[in-house]
Amino acid sequence: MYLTLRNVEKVYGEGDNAVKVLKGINTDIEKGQICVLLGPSGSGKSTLLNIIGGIEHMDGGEIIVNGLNLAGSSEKQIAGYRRENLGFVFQFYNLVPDLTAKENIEVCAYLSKSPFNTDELLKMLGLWEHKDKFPNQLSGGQQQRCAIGRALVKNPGLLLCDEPTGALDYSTSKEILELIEDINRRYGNTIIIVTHNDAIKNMAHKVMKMHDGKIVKEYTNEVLVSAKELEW
Ligand SMILES: Nc1ncnc2c1ncn2[C@@H]1O[C@H](COP(=O)(O)OP(=O)(O)OP(=O)(O)O)[C@@H](O)[C@H]1O
Repeated sequence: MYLTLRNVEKVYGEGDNAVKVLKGINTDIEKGQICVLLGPSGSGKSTLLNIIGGIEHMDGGEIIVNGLNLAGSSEKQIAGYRRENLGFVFQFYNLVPDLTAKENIEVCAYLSKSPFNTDELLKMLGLWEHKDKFPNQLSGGQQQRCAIGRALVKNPGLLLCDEPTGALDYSTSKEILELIEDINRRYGNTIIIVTHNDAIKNMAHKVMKMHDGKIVKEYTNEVLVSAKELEW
């Protein structure tokens, strides 16, 4: 199993103000799966993604990623895990404004022992003609492609996407989903997508629904709908 979560708990605040936002999360995700995490606002999706991504600490339980137990790891090991195994894509792209599209991707390539070729990646992302533009000269969809390129250039085993289409219109959202699907087919990365868009569940190998800090439903899809065919 690529990713195993056992009784993962998270509490924000202390004493009388303590609120448990993850109440014992258990699941297993296989290598190469696209997994979609759905659930109402405040149910704990981003918190769970950030804990899997080593951005936040858990307060109980275990997460084992590709053999590494995050709960038992030092800060240095977690930093190495983030650097080498993890790509993060956010709703609002988070590109560096003073760097071009190409440079935004290149800075992350330096972090990896075996990065993809940046020029080839720019072509695959459909950004070749835009490679020398700065983020404010790119459309939302182009910025998200660039952010995906930045996350992907390290060739990460695990790609975590928090509302990757949340700021995009319908057709651009579909393009980005097609890109994510293509990446998964080409490179076999395990991908977790947090979304409010229920339709995305149909392109995922595995679907998890959260409610009030718990996974209330999970299943695997026998038949997938391609991103191109999704409708909402
Ligand atoms: N840093 C924090 N300090 C205190 N409470 C927090 C913090 N971050 C999140 N929370 C709370 O934890 C709960 C879960 O938040 P989280 O962002 O994980 O939910 P979500 O399902 O991703 O929501 P959304 O779909 O709106 O992004 C919410 O009640 C939120 O207010």
